[in-house]
Order: sequence, then C-alpha cells, then structure tokens
Amino acid sequence: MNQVLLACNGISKSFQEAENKLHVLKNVNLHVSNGEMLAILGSSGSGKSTLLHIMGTLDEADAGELIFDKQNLLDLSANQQAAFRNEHLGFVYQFHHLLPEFSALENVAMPLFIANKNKSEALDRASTLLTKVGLAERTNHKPYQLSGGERQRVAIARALINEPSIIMADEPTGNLDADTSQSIVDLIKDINATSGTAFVIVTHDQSIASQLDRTLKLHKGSFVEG
Ligand SMILES: Nc1ncnc2c1ncn2[C@@H]1O[C@H](COP(=O)(O)OP(=O)(O)OP(=O)(O)O)[C@@H](O)[C@H]1O
Repeated sequence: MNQVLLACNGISKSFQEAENKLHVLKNVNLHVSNGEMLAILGSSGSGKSTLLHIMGTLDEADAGELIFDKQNLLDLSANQQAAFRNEHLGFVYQFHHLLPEFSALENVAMPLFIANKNKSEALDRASTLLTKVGLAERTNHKPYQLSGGERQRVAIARALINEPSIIMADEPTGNLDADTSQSIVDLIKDINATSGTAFVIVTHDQSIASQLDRTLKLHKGSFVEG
C-alpha cells in the first residue's frame, strides 16, 4: 500500500531574470505514495506551483530526477511526456479552465473526445463521473450556469476521466468561500477513499493541509519542518 508512485530526487530549478538568477527550487526530494493525499504548503512565491508543474511534466527541471515506475520522466521526449500525462495524471487548477461553449458533460468527456475514444462511451463515463461529484442534475449546464463550487466539481470529474494514478491540484479551493472549499476537500477525500487516486494538493491553507495524509512545507525552495 505504501509503495512509492512518484519520486522527485534532487530537483532544482531557477529562472533567469535580467542579470539575476532566481533559485526557485533547491535540491528538492519528495515522494508520493500509492493512494496518499499529500499537501504542499508554503507562502506565496515559495515555489509550490513550479514544483507541481515539474512533477506533472509540464515544466523542465535544471537538475534532478522524476521517477515513475523506474523511469526518469525528465528524460522522455515531449510527446512521451504528453502520453504519460494522458495515461497517469489528472490536473485541477484554481480556475477551472472549462470550455465555455460546452456543457458540463462534454467538458468532462473532452479528454476522451480528444483521444478519439468512442463518443457514446465517453459521454456515459462522463455522466457517471458527474453523478459521483454530485452533479447528476447539472450535466447539460454550461459553465456560466454553474456556481464556482460546481465548476470545480466538473473540473475534478474531468481530471478523473482517464482514471489517473495521481491528481495534481494547484490551489483547487483558492477561489471558493470556506464552506464550498470544505465541500471540495470532502469530495477529494471521498474520491481518494473510494478509488485510491493519489492527490498532490498545493495550498497555502493550513486547515486544508491538516485534513490530508501528509504535509510538506516549502520555504524559499526547500522543505522545512512543520
Ligand atoms: N516562468 C517564470 N519566469 C520567471 N520567474 C518565475 C517563473 N515562474 C515562477 N517564477 C518565480 O518563481 C517563484 C516561485 O513561483 P511559484 O509560482 O512556484 O510560487 P508559489 O509558491 O506557487 O506562489 P503562489 O502561492 O503565489 O502561487 C516566484 O518568485 C515567481 O515569480
């Protein structure tokens, strides 16, 4: 059960800004275990999103390894990384990034449409997932007809459509009020308990982090205690 799914070994990243080099991540080591919910906590600018992007193969590191199933994902070509993401990862952001002209159902099914999967099977699966996130009555609504919390539920259903091993969530409740935030955290915990999907959740909210299995705190590009 505690098998390591994804490991970062010695990840470093800097950005060149005019003459200054900004060292955002300094030799970061971490692992995500099978089925765990990991919080990455830290103040604004501490490097949380940069780390999550690298863990999701959406950004390159300057040094280090990102190991999944014994292979270093940072060595893969861009196409291989995209295939890896499609097969194993789901993403949820602070802003839902739903396509405004499509219904909730179509938005959730979209990754399968793009992958040229059977359309009616994709819609069936999307419908099941919308029921799972509590939106059975909202499948034909467009994003503008949904509340912020409902839109985030659609985004979570979309992230689940490929049955990922890990969902990477960057401030998934950052745009929501306290009650709606808690309902999203409850949903994430329920998905984790029922399907075993691991979550890596970037947040600056200690009350969210404390509800997950483990918290790592980033400070100026390195992990610190508590
Ligand atoms: N593409 C980039 N070019 C230059 N600097 C960048 C780039 N991306 C991020 N940075 C800088 O790296 C630092 C860390 O950014 P990052 O977004 O990872 O922080 P964060 O902890 O997620 O912050 P927040 O909680 O505010 O989203 C910041 O100082 C940011 O300005």
